[in-house]
Amino acid sequence: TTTLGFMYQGGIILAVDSRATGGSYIGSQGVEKVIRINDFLLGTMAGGAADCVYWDRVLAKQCRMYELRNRSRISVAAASKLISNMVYNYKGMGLSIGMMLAGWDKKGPGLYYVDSEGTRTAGKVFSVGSGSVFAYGVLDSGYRWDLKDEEAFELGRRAIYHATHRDAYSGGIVRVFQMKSTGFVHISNQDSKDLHYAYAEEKKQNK
Ligand SMILES: C#CCCCC(=O)N[C@@H](Cc1ccccc1)C(=O)N[C@@H](CC(C)C)B(O)O
Repeated sequence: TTTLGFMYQGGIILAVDSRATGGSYIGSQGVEKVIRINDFLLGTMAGGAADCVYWDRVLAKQCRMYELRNRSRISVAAASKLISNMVYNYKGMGLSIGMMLAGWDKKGPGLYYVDSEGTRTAGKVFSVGSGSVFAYGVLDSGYRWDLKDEEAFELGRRAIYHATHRDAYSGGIVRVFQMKSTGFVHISNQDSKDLHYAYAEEKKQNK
């Protein structure tokens, strides 16, 4: 898996691949690794597929229960602390989860990294998963706070594409989402194979 998230002047970009593997066996090329918790909260998945899918559902339920009890949406910080504390109870028992929570609450945009080792940290740029080393190479060299929307979408796309090219455990579809004050927008789904030939063509045109 390769997932990334970054904050910029236009909001927050999340970009992910869609491959599931078991050793060298490819179990799926169509996994949804960005899950909708609500219109103002998205979570990403990396690590154990079952662990991620199960605990993301538990988080979504808890966030909904919070809304019903408090008549207001949960903050990004609180949602990230819920999942962090829940998985921390299982520390050392073999859970494998590396996730990002991206959202917009009354404090504005929020981006958190949470994992099953107990790390929970807010930040502006993250990449999580076996292909994150490749994604960081593209992401860190192209990242600026004042990227325009189209440039931000393309940076996320290009970083995930390069990871799917080099990392055997990443591939399939490159999915891009944007989180804004008005909620999330699904920007694009593109097969990494199509991106490969599109980028190769770009090189020929020396764009
Ligand atoms: C094949 C198959 C079923 C999925 C098995 C399965 O959890 N694969 C994991 C890799 C892994 C992890 C821990 C133990 C073993 C195998 C996987 O593909 N994780 C991707 C994300 C999830 C959400 C799809 B990515 O992190 O690579």
